[in-house]
Amino acid sequence: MQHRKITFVGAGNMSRSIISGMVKSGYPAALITASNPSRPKLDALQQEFGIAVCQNNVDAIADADVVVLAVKPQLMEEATGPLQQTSLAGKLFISIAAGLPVARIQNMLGGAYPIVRTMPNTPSAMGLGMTGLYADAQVSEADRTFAGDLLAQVGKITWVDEEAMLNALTAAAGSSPAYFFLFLEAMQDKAMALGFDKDTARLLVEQAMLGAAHMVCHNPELELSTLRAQVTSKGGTTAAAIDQFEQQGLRNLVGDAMQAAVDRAGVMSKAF
Ligand SMILES: NC(=O)C1=CN([C@@H]2O[C@H](COP(=O)(O)OP(=O)(O)OC[C@H]3O[C@@H](n4cnc5c(N)ncnc54)[C@H](O)[C@@H]3O)[C@@H](O)[C@H]2O)C=CC1
Ligand SMILES: O=C(O)[C@@H]1CCC=N1
Repeated sequence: MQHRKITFVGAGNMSRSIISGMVKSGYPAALITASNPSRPKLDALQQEFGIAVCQNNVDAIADADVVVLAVKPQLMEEATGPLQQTSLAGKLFISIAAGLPVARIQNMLGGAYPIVRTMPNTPSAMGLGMTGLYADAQVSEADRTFAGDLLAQVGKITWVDEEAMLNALTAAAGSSPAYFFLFLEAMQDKAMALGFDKDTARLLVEQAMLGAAHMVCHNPELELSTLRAQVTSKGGTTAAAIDQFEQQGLRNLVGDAMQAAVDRAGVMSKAF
């Protein structure tokens, strides 16, 4: 991919994930800067990846071609307002913040600068991320390509044509690692209640999940329901468990939970 001078405003979990993927893929560390108000995360990033760090956002972005906005949505206004002290013309902005529309971020930046809005997820740290991207017509093809290539360093990407679809994508991919973790927590708890020690219970559920995930990924021609059917012997143990899930409304519950995530993104887009 093309190499540009890039600054991450906010050096938290997601920035760390993306920076790690970039450096591992050969992006020159000398072109990467991270900015954060406090030192510890910066020191760790500097030591681990050899990138430049800075505690002042304005200084950190002054020379950057690309600025990744990676603070919590409720802190975005506070983080972006002062950036207007330096010239923002010619810079590409990439937002990873949940909920915040492009127009709102442009408003915070004080100008209609090109912004690619994205929604990554934490498995990016493992190179297994899933990121959605959206850009309006004012973002150049070269900038779109750069943003896509950047997030492709840490996993798979998909573009959405309508900005609202990024909130839907957040429910399906941005937030969803947490759904799987919750499901595994519940399974680990029950395995322990059935008599396994904590570590064994975790091993059982994590290896089953990993194997299941591989089966899904390596059999794209098979519907998910077919993979499920292959486990589910008629009148057997799996059928008994699946009956419980269906009777107790797992599908509706999952739908309601995802809708809650979409709705929350909508609220956040207006609140911050
Ligand atoms: N954690 C997740 O699974 C995902 C998070 N996101 C989005 O990524 C963004 C960052 O989330 P995380 O990395 O999880 O949060 P985080 O809390 O780990 O990182 C945010 C960082 O911003 C720093 N910060 C606070 N105020 C700042 C300022 N004025 N200037 C510069 N840095 C400042 C904080 O000290 C912190 O290190 C959020 O907008 C979130 O919506 C997007 C996809 C997934
Ligand atoms: O919970 C959140 O708001 C962020 C966005 C997706 C994952 N974490």
